[in-house]
Amino acid sequence: MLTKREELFGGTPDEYLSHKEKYENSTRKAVILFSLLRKIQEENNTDLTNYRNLLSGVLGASISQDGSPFGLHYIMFMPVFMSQADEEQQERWLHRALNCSIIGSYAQTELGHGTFIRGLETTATYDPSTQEFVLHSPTLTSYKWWPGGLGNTANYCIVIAQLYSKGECHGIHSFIVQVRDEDTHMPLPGIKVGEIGVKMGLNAVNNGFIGFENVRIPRTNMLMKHAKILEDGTYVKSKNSKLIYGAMVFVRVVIVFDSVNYLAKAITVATRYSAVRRQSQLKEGEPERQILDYVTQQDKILTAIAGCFAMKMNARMLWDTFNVINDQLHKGNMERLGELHALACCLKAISTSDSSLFTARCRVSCGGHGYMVSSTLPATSALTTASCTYEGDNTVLLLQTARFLLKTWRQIDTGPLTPTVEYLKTVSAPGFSYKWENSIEGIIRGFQIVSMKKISSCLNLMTAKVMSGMSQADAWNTISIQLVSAGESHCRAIVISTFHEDMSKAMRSMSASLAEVMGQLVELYAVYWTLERLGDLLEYTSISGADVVKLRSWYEELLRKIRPNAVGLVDAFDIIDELLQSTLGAYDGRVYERLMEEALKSPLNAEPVNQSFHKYLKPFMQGKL
Ligand SMILES: CCCCC/C=C/C(=O)SCCNC(=O)CCNC(=O)[C@H](O)C(C)(C)COP(=O)(O)OP(=O)(O)OC[C@H]1O[C@@H](n2cnc3c(N)ncnc32)[C@H](O)[C@@H]1OP(=O)(O)O
Ligand SMILES: Cc1cc2nc3c(=O)[nH]c(=O)nc-3n(C[C@H](O)[C@H](O)[C@H](O)COP(=O)(O)OP(=O)(O)OC[C@H]3O[C@@H](n4cnc5c(N)ncnc54)[C@H](O)[C@@H]3O)c2cc1C
Repeated sequence: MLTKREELFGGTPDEYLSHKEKYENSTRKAVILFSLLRKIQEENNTDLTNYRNLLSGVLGASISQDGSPFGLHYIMFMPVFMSQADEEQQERWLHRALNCSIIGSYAQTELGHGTFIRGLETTATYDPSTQEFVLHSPTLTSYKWWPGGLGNTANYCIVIAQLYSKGECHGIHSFIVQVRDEDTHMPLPGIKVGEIGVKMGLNAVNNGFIGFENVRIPRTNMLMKHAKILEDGTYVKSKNSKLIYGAMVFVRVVIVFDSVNYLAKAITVATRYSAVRRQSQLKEGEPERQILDYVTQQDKILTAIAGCFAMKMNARMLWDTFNVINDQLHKGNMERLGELHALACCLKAISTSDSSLFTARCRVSCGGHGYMVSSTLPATSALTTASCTYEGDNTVLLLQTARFLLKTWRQIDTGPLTPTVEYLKTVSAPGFSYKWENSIEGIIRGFQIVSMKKISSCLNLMTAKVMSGMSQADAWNTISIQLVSAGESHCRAIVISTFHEDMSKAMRSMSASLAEVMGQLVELYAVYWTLERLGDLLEYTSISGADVVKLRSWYEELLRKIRPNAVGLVDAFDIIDELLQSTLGAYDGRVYERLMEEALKSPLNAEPVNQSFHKYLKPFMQGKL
């Protein structure tokens, strides 16, 4: 009898399964894991914080490196339902979604549109004579494309469609739609649904497509917590049209936590392997050194560790900010929605792009063995690069942050600013003076000044271009590279200052030795990004060449100090071998034995001579083909 753990993590490695077998195996595992989750929910009545933890990448990545066919049910279907459905609708469906008696997906993106959601083509036209909506996909490009779990798993989904009533279009709204028969799982009439095919990664997520041929759903299937359609077709506007976007903010918050979890996996593998792997002699005649002793290796890995801790603290800050503002939104106070959206956008963008960058570095830092699927690094790399796209392409999200920053800058003298942007007032105040200093505080100030000056410069450029006769839209597009850069600088200033402030608070309750290591991580993160962004700092601050020389020495000294604690730092992530799923990162360090054990699982090693020899090779080598 297999234990739950053996059932979850045993069996043929996914990499040797077909696309279809991989999905079926992931569904088998998901059922085991989500049965356990369902029990937790029933016992603990999972609150939003627990809920978010369940969603984190550990859940997604733990079932298989390729994600889970149930992921979207938890990550989007439920949160969107909780934020967009009215009480009656929640009464009708939410408990069924919570106990997984229905499995949902979230269908917003179409073949022809992902970013520009106001351009979505799927229509929901209200028919007052039957009090129904008619869902229709008018073109091939209107087919929903990408929704996780939609291919073969979900029997319901939330569909985002352009709402028409009394001949008028009211823009995009959310509808719950039954996709498959609850008993037979057959697609319902008028519905064409399927799976989109093999992807770069996440091949167990079961991303699907769906098209509607005049499918009728009851009026009450429109999620009506905000906007409504009355029985006669009268449209009742939402208090704020942006509330329909709310779920995307929540998921972006979850994704910041995800990016931390994915990066933690990658650096655990790379750090442990770098401690086991010995290669080359530093000095003639000496034994080969651990590759972690090479400073170039430390440059790749220790900065990733610092980045992981930094983003973890920022994920918690974002979560706390989300909860504060979400409570205000529930009370009808929309004042900080724009700030939350901008913060979620830039932190999602920066956390996922950093995670993708550092994960790729971890892969390369493990040499050839890092290219083995059994190392888990290729799959983690494929996961992190996907996160730069889903839930909003990073470039587009940084432009959203820039849009908020320019709006904020225009109003800089009209009153107090909200917390995440109040530094703009400080560093632009008359009489404020700043001389670069090589310290954490000096670096934070420097990044804040860079951000402020980039925002100011963008606004001046926009104004000048519009004054010269260029349209607002063309001016925006022309300087959009600088706008993205302003959004990134603003975010980096927030990440460094949050890391420093929150870690300083946490260090007060640490032992002196632990606090010293944590302080070194904060310094390493700040000095690393200072060296990475020297161009900006030289343009906008008084940093000098001499300062840079000292910064480089400071950086190398920090690598030397942190090196002895590298393995301890990643062990602290406490990712068990079954979740790590890595021949290079297993806790016992038996790298070579595990590489060989995994290799022997290849079906090509089942027999000494493969049939292709007799069918192809031998006749070819004998000149008979
Ligand atoms: C854990 C892994 C799970 C993976 C599952 C993946 C799921 C998905 O990928 S679901 C699909 C996700 N898709 C997106 O994220 C689409 C990204 N595109 C957008 O969000 C929007 O199209 C846009 C923001 C890029 C542009 O929308 P548009 O309406 O054209 O916006 P404007 O730039 O004109 O601004 C309008 C106005 O609305 C505010 N706003 C926009 N988005 C939000 C939001 N999410 N929350 C709050 N407010 C939002 C924006 O700030 C503007 O406000 P003002 O400046 O005050 O006018
Ligand atoms: C693994 C994965 C899972 C997904 N799961 C789901 C899901 O469950 N449900 C769902 O609805 N969707 C899902 N998506 C779709 C995802 O949300 C979209 O891919 C994403 O929103 C980007 O849209 P797009 O693919 O159309 O790219 P596009 O918007 O076409 O972007 C392509 C390029 O154009 C640029 N661009 C686009 N607009 C602008 C602009 N205004 N200014 C400047 N540059 C611009 C972008 O920066 C990018 O470089 C998933 C995607 C992936 C990869």
